[in-house]
Amino acid sequence: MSTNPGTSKLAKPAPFTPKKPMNGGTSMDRLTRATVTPNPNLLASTHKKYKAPISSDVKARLRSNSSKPTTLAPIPSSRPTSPTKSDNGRPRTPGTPTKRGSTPDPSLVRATSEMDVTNVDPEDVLVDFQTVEPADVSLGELDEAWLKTVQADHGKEDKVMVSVRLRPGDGKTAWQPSVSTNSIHLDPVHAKTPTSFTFDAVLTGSANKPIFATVARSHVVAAMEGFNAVVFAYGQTASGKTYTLSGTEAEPGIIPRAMRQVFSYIRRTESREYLLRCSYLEIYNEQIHDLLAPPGAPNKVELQGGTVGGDIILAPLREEVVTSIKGVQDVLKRGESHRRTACTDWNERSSRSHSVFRLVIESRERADGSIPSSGRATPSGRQTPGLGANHGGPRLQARDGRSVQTSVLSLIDLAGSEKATSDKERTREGKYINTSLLTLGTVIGKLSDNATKQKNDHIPFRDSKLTRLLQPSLSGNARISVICTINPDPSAIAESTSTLQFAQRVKGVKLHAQKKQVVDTEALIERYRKEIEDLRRRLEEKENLLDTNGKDEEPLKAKKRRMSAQEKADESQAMHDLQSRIQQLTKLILTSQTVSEESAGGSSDSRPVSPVKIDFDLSPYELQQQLLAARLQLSSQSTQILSLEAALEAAQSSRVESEAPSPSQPASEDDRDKENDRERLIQDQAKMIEEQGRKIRQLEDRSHPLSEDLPRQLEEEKRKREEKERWAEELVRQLDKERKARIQLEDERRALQAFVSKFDSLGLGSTIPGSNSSTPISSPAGAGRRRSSAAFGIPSYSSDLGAARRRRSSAFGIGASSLRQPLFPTSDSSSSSSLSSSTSVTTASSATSISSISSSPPSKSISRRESRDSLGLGMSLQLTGTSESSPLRLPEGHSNMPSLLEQMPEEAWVLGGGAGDVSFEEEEKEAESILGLGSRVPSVVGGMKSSSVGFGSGVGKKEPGTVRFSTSVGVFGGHGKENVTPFKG
Ligand SMILES: Nc1ncnc2c1ncn2[C@@H]1O[C@H](COP(=O)(O)OP(=O)(O)OP(=O)(O)O)[C@@H](O)[C@H]1O
Repeated sequence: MSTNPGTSKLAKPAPFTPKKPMNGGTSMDRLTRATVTPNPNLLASTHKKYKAPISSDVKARLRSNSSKPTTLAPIPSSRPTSPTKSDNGRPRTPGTPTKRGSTPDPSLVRATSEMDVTNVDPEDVLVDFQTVEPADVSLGELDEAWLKTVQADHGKEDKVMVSVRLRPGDGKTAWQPSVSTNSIHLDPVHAKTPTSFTFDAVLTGSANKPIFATVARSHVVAAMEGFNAVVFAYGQTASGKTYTLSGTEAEPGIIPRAMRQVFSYIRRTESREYLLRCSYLEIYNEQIHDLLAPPGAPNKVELQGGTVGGDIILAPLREEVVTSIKGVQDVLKRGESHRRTACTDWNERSSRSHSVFRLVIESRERADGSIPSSGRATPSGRQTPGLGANHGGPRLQARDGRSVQTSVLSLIDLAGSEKATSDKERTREGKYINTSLLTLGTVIGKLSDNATKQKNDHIPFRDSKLTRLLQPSLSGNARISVICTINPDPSAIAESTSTLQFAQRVKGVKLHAQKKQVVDTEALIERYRKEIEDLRRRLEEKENLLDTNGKDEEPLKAKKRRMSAQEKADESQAMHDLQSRIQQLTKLILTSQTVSEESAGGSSDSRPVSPVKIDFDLSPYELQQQLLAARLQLSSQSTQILSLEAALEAAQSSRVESEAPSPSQPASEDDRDKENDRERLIQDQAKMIEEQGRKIRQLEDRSHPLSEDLPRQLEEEKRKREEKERWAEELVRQLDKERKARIQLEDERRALQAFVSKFDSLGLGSTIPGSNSSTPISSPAGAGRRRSSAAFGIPSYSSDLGAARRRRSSAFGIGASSLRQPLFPTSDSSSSSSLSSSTSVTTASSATSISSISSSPPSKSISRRESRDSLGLGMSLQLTGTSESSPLRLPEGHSNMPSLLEQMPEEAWVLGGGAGDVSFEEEEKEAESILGLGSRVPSVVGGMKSSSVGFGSGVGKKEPGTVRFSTSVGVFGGHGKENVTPFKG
């Protein structure tokens, strides 16, 4: 196994020899940029081969450009350059060249600004086979046979190419690679169970050339042919990622080799010209830094976009045009010198950040036989859509029908996963590194899962800057190659196994890279026009063929006559198809013209901006720009539509004129039919419009009275509400009264009980039922007593039989009464002067029998809730005083009486008979009792409907001081509505 001098130092922590000086100050100070010092290791072999392809006068112009704005229309950067912003000095647009860093090395600034893409005209810095220096290429690497095979693979559905590179160890190695089977397995000495992995390639040794050939060569070619390509190195710290990507002077890594191959490819591709732009950035502690920013200048880069299907935008990110290997060397040298590296417990020059070297490749067909068109300014100042990262300078333009192909080659050196170190700052960095690598692992895992299980689960790209940056590529639109580096040391088995497991997951990710091309709209329009012309010609021919009336030569006439009906039908179908195609192409022309006009008007993209697709990651300024562009597009389209309509109208009228039958030639039946159809259509339309108008008018009419009626309705509602409130107040008052009455009733009951006890003690109890007897008394009906002072006893209190109105009323005797019709007594309908021998039925009453044998005080009728059905049994005697005859009449002064009556039980009956009564309060002037006599006489008793059948009734007008009595016994029942009788009886 070959060894490398570098490997020996891995045995124990090496002395501090950082990739860039980090001595002194705080850790952060130590991480600030060092002055650029040439790194002899970097591409030294190619230094001397540099020969600038730019002519001296162009150079002079470029130099003057660095102090004054370019002649090109400034291209809006992704964000407006604010002079007040802290990032002043950032080289972003040609308009801001003076705002460079505080005190940068002048030579360095000149060197960096000269090829900054914002300061050059793309047409001046194109590279083609003629400008590539032979010394910059190694043509042998690109043999035709190999190229053909890799080219055939491009654009196909693909998987990530995964290779493993086992770093040479210092004698001890835990892993056994098998290059022939592309597998690697853990030495059984260290493995409890057999552990083996297979990949696309398993590589060993220190030579970087075979590594490049296996891992990256085809991906570079893919990038040159318009596909995005990504190569990244993944592995634990000190496993050889940087060695693989950057390499050494003696063993250049993938980046320098890839760049050399880019020029080799250009050299062998005579048909195209290229614009190459480089950028170099690093992600350090979850912050993106521009490695090409001049010293002293702000270097923070914001990442935007990257949503589904969208490109990412890195801004402000410096992009430098490269025209030779020397240019690439300069860029790499500067970038490398700015990378954050430090000595750790495992690697004396450990990368503390993920670094990304990006090459944007734009190319188009060369104009016939021309050399790069130096000095030509872009006429419209239009930009070709880049890959999102291309914000900051002019782009290569599609011109003369030559479309522009754009792709990005990203070469990524990830920081290595590591354990906590003895240094606090390194540990902090390590945490960021590990977290972002973990996210990368999760993202890869989910992508692979989605691909194998055909799911569409959410991918957490946004969880780290690294995954966000890689989102477009990992989402599939790139050809990806991953090289996983392994430290063979037995002490690193766990980390190596984890790396190999990551490699296995990556293998599951599916890719479908697509080419990105921007076409020249003018060329496209021209092509469409030509096609339309051709179609029109063919259409005319077919029309002629079908026209039998034309002045044709005899053979043609004969041919037309011979055509069968089927042939004629086919021909008209073909004509119809041709017409459709012409219409379609006209539409396309319209769209293309809109696009090109818009672009000429300064839009930043040569494609129409879709107002529907809004990337909310864009800054408000960018969104505003898009909105503006969309508006422009809309207004332009409206103009187009208007002019098209005008043209159509003109065409139709001229056609109508030409089709109009001449007076000499009567219209054919067909024409007449068509005419009729048209008229019918117009009439239908007119009818429809009229109908709609009528409907609208109706709606308007309907809404009008509604709105007028509204105040009245509101008034009515208000009135009802007030009435309800009054009603509720009345209810409260009644309830209060009821409560008081109940208390009084209770007192009376107690008095009565006392009286009965006394009655019993006098030996009279045997003549009447016991006070606690549950048996109702069935005594002869009509036992009403006038001014009687005798009590018949207290029947059972059978509330379980349907307690209803606890009104002091009762009946006795046997009889029946019913009430079915709505009650409404007629005033003065009947009167009786006697209460004796009467049956009085009040509304269904429980057999609450409360007797009073005193003539005073007047009893009260208590209103309360009525149950729906009730049945009562009992007897009571009530003597409340003298009854006065009075004509029947309705109580007055009760405005709500009718509605109250409506709520009364519909039926009340009594089985039995007796004297009924209603007791009135002293102050109740108008209330009265209406009792039936021997017939179904509707009564209003204390606000309750009833009828009675019995032997008599007492009717009287309530006068102040008048009292009544009642006695009754029997079975009571009733049913009706739930009832409230807030009515004083
Ligand atoms: N294949 C190899 N052949 C010879 N030397 C190697 C090889 N791989 C790595 N090395 C050496 O091992 C050391 C560590 O390598 P390198 O810096 O590339 O590791 P790394 O994975 O980039 O580490 P970190 O993640 O810490 O940056 C270097 O000195 C390098 O020269």
